[in-house]
Amino acid sequence: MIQLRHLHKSYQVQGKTIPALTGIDLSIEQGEIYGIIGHSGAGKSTLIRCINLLERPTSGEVIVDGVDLTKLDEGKLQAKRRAIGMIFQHFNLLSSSTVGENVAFPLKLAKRPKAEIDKKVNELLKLVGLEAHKDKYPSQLSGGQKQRVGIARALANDPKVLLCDEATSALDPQTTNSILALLLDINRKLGLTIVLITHEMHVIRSICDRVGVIDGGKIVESGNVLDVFLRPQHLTTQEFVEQVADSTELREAVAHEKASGNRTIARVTFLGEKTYQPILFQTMQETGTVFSILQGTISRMKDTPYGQLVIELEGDVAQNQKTIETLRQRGLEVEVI
Ligand SMILES: Nc1ncnc2c1ncn2[C@@H]1O[C@H](COP(=O)(O)OP(=O)(O)OP(=O)(O)O)[C@@H](O)[C@H]1O
Repeated sequence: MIQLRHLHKSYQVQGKTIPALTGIDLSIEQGEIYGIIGHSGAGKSTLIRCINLLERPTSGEVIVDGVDLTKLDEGKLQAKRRAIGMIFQHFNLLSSSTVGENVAFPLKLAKRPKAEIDKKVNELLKLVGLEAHKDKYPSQLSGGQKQRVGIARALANDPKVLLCDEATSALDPQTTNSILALLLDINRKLGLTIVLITHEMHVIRSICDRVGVIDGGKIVESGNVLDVFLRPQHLTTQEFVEQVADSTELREAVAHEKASGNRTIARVTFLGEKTYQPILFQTMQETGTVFSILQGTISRMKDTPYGQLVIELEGDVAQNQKTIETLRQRGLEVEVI
């Protein structure tokens, strides 16, 4: 659905060149939720704004639904942009227009007939759960409700793609979850391709299918969310994983245990159905291995449950090695740390 090829973007400020994107190659499939995560200044906003050419890349191709947007004249680009909705961190609503008028705005710009606009506005407000708020003004709404208006407005022209520019960063955790649930619902109901940028690992873990990690204007790691976050390779990815893993305590525990003898410490990962099966305990019983748990997590990445335990095995080295092999044969991932 979206291909970014050799994308470069630099800003000129007072005669100086500031590189923001330094060679992005990315392919986003129809119907998926693709997350781009990076620290402040990594190039996230520039990247997402290049997808609808709100920012024009210095060089490279932006192909959306088979068409390279960088090659279109202004008139054709405007028409193409209607197929790309966008929502923003600070909602960007028209403060002197009602909720209904805000949602109707892109339809009026597209010169749709009044009866069609009224029908569509009602449908969209129902979709985002705001039917009862049609005549209110943005100042009378909560942050989460404002973002729902933003989403309804972005969907007005039946786009194929929805771009989300830090759409939950101004919201509290509970409201964030309700907006993420709405985005997932829309993705499933309408088959909409969603691209979002965020600096929060939680956002990626909750709803994304695939992720790209951006650092210094480059995608440094990308793939399926489970693969990238369960086996992070790049330092930046590892830092994001630490956001949700409380690794400081773990590092201290591992250092303490290693200092107190020749112990085997391993990280065991359970995926999918294996998360709920007693494979670890059965294996330990069968092999007679005594072990203790230093840290544990059971969570979900979108629809897939996973568990990660850091354990210390108290047998001798050869016995521990045999136990680890058995765990691997039974489908668990085991990494000795
Ligand atoms: N309009 C601009 N003029 C000059 N430099 C800019 C402009 N917009 C972004 N930059 C620079 O480009 C780089 C990437 O910025 P960008 O805003 O894309 O990153 P980001 O990952 O979205 O950061 P944040 O999360 O803080 O918004 C930074 O060095 C930034 O200072």
